[in-house]
Amino acid sequence: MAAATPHSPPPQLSSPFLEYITAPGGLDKVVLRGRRSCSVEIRLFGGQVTSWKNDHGEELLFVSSKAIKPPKPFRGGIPICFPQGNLEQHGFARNRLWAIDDNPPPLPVNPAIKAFVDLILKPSEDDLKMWPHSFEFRLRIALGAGGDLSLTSRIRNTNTDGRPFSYTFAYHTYFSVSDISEVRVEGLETMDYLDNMKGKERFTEQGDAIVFESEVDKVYLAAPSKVAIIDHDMRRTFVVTKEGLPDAVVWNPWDKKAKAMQDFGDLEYKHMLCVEPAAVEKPITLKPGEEWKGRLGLSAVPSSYCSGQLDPLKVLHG
Ligand SMILES: O=P(O)(O)OC[C@H]1O[C@@H](O)[C@H](O)[C@@H](O)[C@@H]1O
Repeated sequence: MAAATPHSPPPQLSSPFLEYITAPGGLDKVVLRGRRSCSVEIRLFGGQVTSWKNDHGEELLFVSSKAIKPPKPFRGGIPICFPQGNLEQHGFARNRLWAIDDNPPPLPVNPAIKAFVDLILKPSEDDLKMWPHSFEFRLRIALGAGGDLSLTSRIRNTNTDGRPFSYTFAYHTYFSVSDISEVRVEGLETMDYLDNMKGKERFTEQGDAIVFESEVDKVYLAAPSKVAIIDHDMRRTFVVTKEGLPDAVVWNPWDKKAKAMQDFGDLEYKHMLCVEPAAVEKPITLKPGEEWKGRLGLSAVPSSYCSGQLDPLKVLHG
């Protein structure tokens, strides 16, 4: 079956692990269901994960109470930032309608993963006027048996005029945290970063772990493949893994910027943190026919977490 277009009727997703929910105004969504109350919700608008719940049904991602409906990008969850460059902030993929990809090219899967969905985005005529490159962007979103979430992006250059293209990319992940002042990020200490608040000047991080006392907007360069977000009050640690994405953006707008953002509550900065696996410093270049792959893995584990121990299996099993 060919990939559904945005105007085709809802696809019949025949699996007890998947549900397709139709809603007006570009708000159709797919729900992935795992064991007990684990679930993931994905909006076709933006190809955006808007909810990820653990087996107690607790929400793990932040979504603003002031998030605006399409065609505006949606504040929270996991917006996909592509293709960035001299375009609208964070690129246009996050405010386009994606389609279900009924026939994705094979992707190695863990047989234990039953709940997944494949989405696809291709540029429209208008997109091509703005960014004159033909591409196929395939996104697989999977909910693992233990409640972990993974997003795999495959971007292919389908230009027929022989031209390469370059882009930057980010999984703009909004984590829900109890209180930003009590949160620590481990794995980025001693890393070099570009400070977006200081004209992208380069610095080296000092100290044992990253804590938050004011606005932060940094791009950590050549960041490790595993980063932990430790939420003391929730007794929860998020473990973020990344492949094919050298950098990691860390962002919290803090109070002043929060007030200036129309789609964000004045005090919501206290309950969110963005840690965004990304390719920012060096754009990715694809020749026609070439494909790039970038993967994000998320797990939420109880904070019997020991400092410096970034292996989630060790965290879970001692
Ligand atoms: O408001 P937007 O476009 O979603 O961006 C939010 C933030 O996203 C972060 O990734 C950027 O580093 C910040 O500079 C930016 O302010």
